[in-house]
Amino acid sequence: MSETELEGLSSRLEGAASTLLENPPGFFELPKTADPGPSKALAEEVRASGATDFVHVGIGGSALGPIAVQRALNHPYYNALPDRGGPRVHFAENTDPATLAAILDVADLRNTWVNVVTKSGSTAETMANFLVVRGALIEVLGEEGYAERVVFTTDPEEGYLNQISAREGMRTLHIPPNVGGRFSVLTPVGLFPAAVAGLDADALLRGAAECADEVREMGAQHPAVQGAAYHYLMDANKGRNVRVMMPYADALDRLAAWFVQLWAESLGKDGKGSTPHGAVGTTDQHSQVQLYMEGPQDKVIEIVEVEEHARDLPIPEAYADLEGVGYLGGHTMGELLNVECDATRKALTEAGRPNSTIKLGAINEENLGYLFQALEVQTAISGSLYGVNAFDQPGVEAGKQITYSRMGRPGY
Ligand SMILES: O=P(O)(O)OC[C@H]1O[C@H](O)[C@H](O)[C@@H](O)[C@@H]1O
Repeated sequence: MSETELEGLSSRLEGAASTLLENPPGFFELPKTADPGPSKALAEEVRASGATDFVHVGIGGSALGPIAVQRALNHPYYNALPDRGGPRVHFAENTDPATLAAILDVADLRNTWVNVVTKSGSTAETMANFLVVRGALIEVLGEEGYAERVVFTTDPEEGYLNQISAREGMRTLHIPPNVGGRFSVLTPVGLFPAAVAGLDADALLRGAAECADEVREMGAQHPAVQGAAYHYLMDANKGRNVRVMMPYADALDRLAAWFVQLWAESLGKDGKGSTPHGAVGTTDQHSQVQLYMEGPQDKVIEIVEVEEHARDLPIPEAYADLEGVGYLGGHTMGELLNVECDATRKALTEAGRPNSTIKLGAINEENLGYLFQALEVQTAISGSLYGVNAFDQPGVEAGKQITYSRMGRPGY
């Protein structure tokens, strides 16, 4: 890109940042305006009821955010926080009978709450999962009793869940109409399940609000905004149209999955947009780094590094005589993870493979909230740089129409 073109991009970036701040999209103001009260109050009712299981029903933006939060901060196997109480959290996302059947295998339906999350109020997968879980709950709690264990998270007025709750009395949490599904993790979509699990919903919002304040102060100089220009340049100018997000923490693998929807669905329009891809370190050093190091020069690797791991384990001393084993003794697992993170970064750099790093001091609600907001800002700014509307998704409708027709929905 010539000097002139670079200057042009710089002024476009300034313009995009000004537009975002002058006409902020719904997600941007959310952390400052959101009231987590209803989510927290209902979550307290769930926890006080002695619930053993909480089934979250939703897909796309109505699931990936909540899953990312739970995976990052909840216990990966108990699905609950033994030291904070609360029910095990399950996710019925895909319309895969094996997954839902497995949830129904383990959930104690007498003490189960269900949260049905859909912004449109009509997504086929979500409604199908809801109808199956509803049937199972009615078998145990009866037609009269089941509705009090079901919470709907949906548009304040539109959609079928509002019609059903008007008939059967389910409690309803509202997704602000001006916040798109893939930008909704800090609405009740993510806050209610977080609070049910004993996580700090206020801290999630606090972190996001800090990010919004810093973007207001720094404008185009904020790292999230600068990152939009970096990734745009790498795509438009260097042909690097695959963006790999590689957290060096298993707990962040679903954050990458959340980001994949955010980036793909916001920018993949009019033949534009780069392809996001989730990976995990160190695991994918043994799976994909060969491609990153010696494959096509079409990728940018973005490492997410965690400086302090919530839990660490010492590596015991053993086999001192075996040089390829004994050297590990005395170190810790977290130390090895971060050494390998740095080693990968150095190897990529020395091989001329562009890479960037997002550093998290620790995985906690505040840092996660900040990161959600920063990536949402970066995506919105990137929409301006690509010249696409980052907030719609017209491309998903064709498949839905065919599904509705094949499933016999009237009018399709
Ligand atoms: O929240 P819902 O209305 O059920 O939508 C769930 C998802 O499906 C839609 O088709 C879009 O692809 C996503 O942007 C959305 O998050």
